[in-house]
Formats: sequence, C-alpha cells, structure tokens
Amino acid sequence: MRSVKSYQTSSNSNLISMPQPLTARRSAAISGRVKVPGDKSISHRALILAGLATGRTRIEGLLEADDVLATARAVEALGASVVRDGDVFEVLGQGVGGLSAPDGVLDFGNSGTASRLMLGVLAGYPMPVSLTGDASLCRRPMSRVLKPLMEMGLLVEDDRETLPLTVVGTQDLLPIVYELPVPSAQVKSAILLAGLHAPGRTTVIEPLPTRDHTERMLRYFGAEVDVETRADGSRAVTVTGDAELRGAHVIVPGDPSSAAFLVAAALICPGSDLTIENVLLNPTRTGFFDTLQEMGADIAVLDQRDAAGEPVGDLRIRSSALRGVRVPPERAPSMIDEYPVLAALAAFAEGETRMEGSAELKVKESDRLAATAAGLAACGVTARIEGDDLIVTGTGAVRGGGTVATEMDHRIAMAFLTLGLGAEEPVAVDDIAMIATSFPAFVPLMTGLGARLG
Ligand SMILES: O=C(O)C1=C[C@@H](OP(=O)(O)O)[C@@H](O)[C@H](O)C1
Ligand SMILES: C=C(OP(=O)(O)O)C(=O)O
Repeated sequence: MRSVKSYQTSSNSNLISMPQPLTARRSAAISGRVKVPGDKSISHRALILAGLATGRTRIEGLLEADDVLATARAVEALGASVVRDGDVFEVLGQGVGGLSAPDGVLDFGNSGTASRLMLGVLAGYPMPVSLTGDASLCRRPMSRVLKPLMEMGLLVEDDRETLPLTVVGTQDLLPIVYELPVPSAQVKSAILLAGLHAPGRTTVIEPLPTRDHTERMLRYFGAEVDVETRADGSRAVTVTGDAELRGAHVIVPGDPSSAAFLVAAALICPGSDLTIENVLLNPTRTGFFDTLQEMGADIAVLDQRDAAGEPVGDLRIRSSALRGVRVPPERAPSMIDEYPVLAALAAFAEGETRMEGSAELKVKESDRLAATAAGLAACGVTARIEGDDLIVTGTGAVRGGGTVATEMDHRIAMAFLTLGLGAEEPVAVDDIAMIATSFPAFVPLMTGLGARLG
C-alpha cells in the first residue's frame, strides 16, 4: 500500500522547468484495440465523496494524472486517508463534517475542478484554509463559485476573486436556491457539496444541462438528490442537507474527453480501424461524438452497458471523409473540453464548421478560443473568431508546418499533435509538459497505435 502523499507530480510544484517540445508527423493507419484512462471528472468526485463518507471507499480505474492527484492530496491533507492497493485506490473517509484543518496551503496545481469543488466542501467547515494553484489556475475566475458560497455563509479574506485565497467556512450554512449564470458543472457541484452541510434543501437551477456526475455519485453514496427537468429543458437539482454518505465501490469509466484525441486521429489517418473500450457515454458528455456523426464520421457504439451508475460502451472508429457543420450553442456544455480537437478535425473537413456560443472556452487553462485560432493559423488553416463563435474553413487537407503555442494548456497540446498526424508538413507544439494533468500516457498510447510523435 502506498499513500498518495508520496506521489510526485510535474505541474503543481510551480518549479520553472525547461519546455518539452514535440513534433507530430503524417501517419498511416491508427488501428488496434485500446482503453483510455479513467474519466477525470468522475475521478475527482469519487475522491471527494469518499473523503466525506463514513467508512471505506474502493475506487477502480481512477485517473492517475496531476489534476486528480491534486484532489487526492487535498482530501488527505483534510484528514482522510488515500492509499493505493494494486490497481485500486482505497479511501478512508471522515464523514460529512468530519474533515480537519490542513497543515499548510492546499495546492491545486492546474485543476479548476479540484479547486472549485473543494471550495464547496470547505464552505461547511469553520476553519481558515488557504488555496493556491499554478500560474494558469491563478488567472481563472473563482467568483463564479465564491458568490453562491458566500450567499451560503463562506467568508473570503481580502475580497479576492482568484487564487491564491484564504476562506473560512461555517457550520451554519444557509441552504439556497441558485440559478447558474454560466453553464458550469463545477459551480453546480460546489454548491451541491456545500449543500450537504446545510440544513434543508439546496437547489441549483441550470438553464442548460451540464455534466451530472455529482448528482449521480451523491445518490450512489446515499445522499438524497432530486432532479426536476422542466418543459424548457432547464433542470432543478436539489440536495437534502445534513446528509450522511456511506463508503462505496466506484468504477471509473474511460474518459471521453481523452478518447476524443484517439477518435480524431483515427478519422483523419487513412485506413484506420480503432476500437476504444469502456468509454463513458453519459449523455451530458457525448456532444463531440454526436457532432462527428453529423460530420459524416464512421463511429459505431458497441455493447452499451452500465458501470456503477454511469453508461459506458465501446467505440469503433474508421477513417472518414468529413463535412463542415454548425455546432449549436446549447450543445456546448456536453462537449466543452472537446472544442480544440473538434476545430482540428474541422480543418480536415470540406466546408465551414461554425462552433457557436463558446464563450466558456475563454476561461479554461488558456483562452482556448484564441489559442485554437492561433494554432490553426500557424498550420495554414483559415479560422476566425466572431464574438463567441469559432469558424473554421476546411478544405479537406491541412498544410501544417508550423509551431503551435500551447499556452500551458494540455488540450491545446494534444489537439495540435493530433492535427499534425494528418497534416502534409510536420506540426510542432512548444511544450507537452501539461499533458500530464489529464492524460499522462497520451504519447506512448498514440505511438503504440501508429502515431508518429517524436
Ligand atoms: O465538473 C467538471 O468536472 C468539469 C466541468 C467543466 O468545467 P466548467 O464547469 O467550468 O464548465 C470542464 O471544462 C472541466 O474539464 C471538468
Ligand atoms: C477545463 C479543464 O479542466 P479544469 O477546469 O478542471 O482545469 C479540462 O480538463 O479541459
């Protein structure tokens, strides 16, 4: 058994390291049968709920990437124990309300999800806790979670709205009804986690459905959660407070946001025939696959099944000629992390792809609208930003030949390495270090399937 405290990660140390550039070259078929690592969103939630549960939780398939290890360390720093036993992570939780003050600052590295969800947890504890992150995370907006949590009773020192910050929670949290001003599963989840400590019912109203892993997993651990879907498609999610969570057995399915890069590579490299096993197919996460099917992609879903409360299946992808499409704004939450790789694919399609209503992309690890448009321009692809929309003009072929600035963003790095596998000239990215935040095995896994990366 090994405690997570002994895991060293590359991104959250804030050490200045040398950039690690990498080049992608035009590749032949991407073929074989693979599994992608565990879903990042579900992995964060499994660790957090396990820490808040009484008794032992066993987590199979946890994503071992820097973002998730930041959550694991925070859960440990707050008094739960997290140990690895072979392929399974075992968490001994302290119960809702049973966590204790950490010795030092909680460092969330590059992870928006870890920091925002933990702010929701900390709202219920009357103790000062300081949170920080890397340069990218310290630029990202925290007011979106602090505002509702302050309505519930959280205090924030110095009125700060970005990390680093110090917060003090309370045992007397107020339950609230809160309508999300931005479609964000992180904000919804932070409020629901705080609601576990509040007496009565805490409700989050979401005009557009966002990923619902927190709701599903709260129920799985024994909390009372009601979801009402209204005629206009909005959802009211209510958690009943003073909840008790019981340790559970969680099985984390493969991450569709990581699978997206493999799918894209198989679509653009001629002669590919790739099967990805055990991919999470929760409908709040499948907007990318739906869009690809509209673009003419040959993707078959095989053997749909249930894995501990989440739908999963195997995907078989064969290389395909793609056509440009309009991606409507209401689809954005179900594919929010897949826009950079969709934009890369759109470059290989015939005709224009309009990705509408992508404002949230501006506040991710980088401004992904700007970084994607700049990367496409560096590769000779015509793309423009109109307001919150990204428009890519595909011609069926990509020149490549450029160096892409990844802006400390793992998804920009992986999207442009993928694009390079189909481009005429090699495509370099300036730094692959941040890939470790979500998909550390990306390069060896892709290389094993036939990708020319080096
Ligand atoms: O709740 C989650 O696990 C996530 C929600 C999304 O962020 P927002 O809530 O900011 O949209 C997504 O971009 C992120 O990668 C993971
Ligand atoms: C946006 C992402 O993650 P987070 O918000 O957790 O940093 C992502 O993984 O693309």
